[in-house]
Amino acid sequence: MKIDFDIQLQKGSFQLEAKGSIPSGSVTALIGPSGSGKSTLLRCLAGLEPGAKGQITIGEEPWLSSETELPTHLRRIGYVFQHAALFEHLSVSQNLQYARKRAQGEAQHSLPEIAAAIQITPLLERQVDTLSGGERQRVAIARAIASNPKLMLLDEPLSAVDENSRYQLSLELERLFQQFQIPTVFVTHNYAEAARLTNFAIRMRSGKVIASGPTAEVLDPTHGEPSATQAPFSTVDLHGRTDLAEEGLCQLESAIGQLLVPLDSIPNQLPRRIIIRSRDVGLSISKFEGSSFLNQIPAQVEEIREFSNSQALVRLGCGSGTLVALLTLRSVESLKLKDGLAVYALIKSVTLEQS
Ligand SMILES: Nc1ncnc2c1ncn2[C@@H]1O[C@H](COP(=O)(O)OP(=O)(O)OP(=O)(O)O)[C@@H](O)[C@H]1O
Repeated sequence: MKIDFDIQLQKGSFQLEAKGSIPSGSVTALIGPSGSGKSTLLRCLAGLEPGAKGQITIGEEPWLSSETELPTHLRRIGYVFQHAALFEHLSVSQNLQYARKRAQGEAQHSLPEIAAAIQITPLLERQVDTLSGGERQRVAIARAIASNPKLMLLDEPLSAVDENSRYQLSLELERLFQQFQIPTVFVTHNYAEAARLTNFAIRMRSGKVIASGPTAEVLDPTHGEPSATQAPFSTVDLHGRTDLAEEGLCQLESAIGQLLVPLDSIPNQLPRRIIIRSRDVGLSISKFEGSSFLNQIPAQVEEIREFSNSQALVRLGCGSGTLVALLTLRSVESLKLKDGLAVYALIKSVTLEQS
């Protein structure tokens, strides 16, 4: 279900002029600096900004046009905020049942199925006001799915959750996106989270969409301006695994080739993607025999871009994927790196954590 929007809204001195298109089957990251209009765009999609003009079309259905303005309760949206708004005096199960009772359309998934997917089955009889922050967010997400949404809007759902639960919850969100296949727009400040969880990204600045496309491309650190706050990294798609339990290693089949990683760094259910920080990638002109580097991946230099006055980002084509290495300018010079050169990428570690 494709989503098209072209929205104008004046809010005090802030002007939103957001135009974009989200392909069918996408989980979309909405990224951009604080105050760029991410939450405002989400509110417009939900029909919560009465001053919004322009057009929003979801599949074949116009939600906003010069003739129509579909009210929020008819838009079939599952909205999850940073701080979960739940019915405090009801149990978890009653919260889900309430959402299901008011849901439109035919239910695609049963409540026990939803509860199991987001791991709240043991919490079902608990009162909401006894739950931790991470548990509340799980319930809020389950409740949103229980309402049979055509579109999920998640406004930084993980940001109020502590670091440990955040990682765990992000793995569950990834599973949910795969299992329920509900188109989702997901606001996050965390690029690594966006890279792992989404396949499409929209970058906003000053109320406008300034870039959109597959997440790995939008977040490619060798494109656009370097981020002052987020360390550069590459996103690598995974296809399969072989556990080498005796050695405590896991062999991953990935877009850049085979990778050996510590077994305990990979969850039981294979994630779709891993993050490789650019500072964890080194380069060598020839293969190292007798080296401690387990991962030496044949690669070709595609682009060299200055990153600071002492460092450069080097984009490498490896297999069907891309890696970006962060090197000193001195190394770039001493290795005589140039576009097209064949090299080996030496990978120190891979991560699933938030950069
Ligand atoms: N009711 C309002 N009146 C005037 N300005 C508003 C109002 N609501 C929001 N704004 C302004 O609109 C701009 C966009 O806000 P919005 O919350 O959409 O940004 P954001 O990208 O989601 O930011 P953050 O990442 O900090 O959550 C901000 O400059 C904000 O101050």
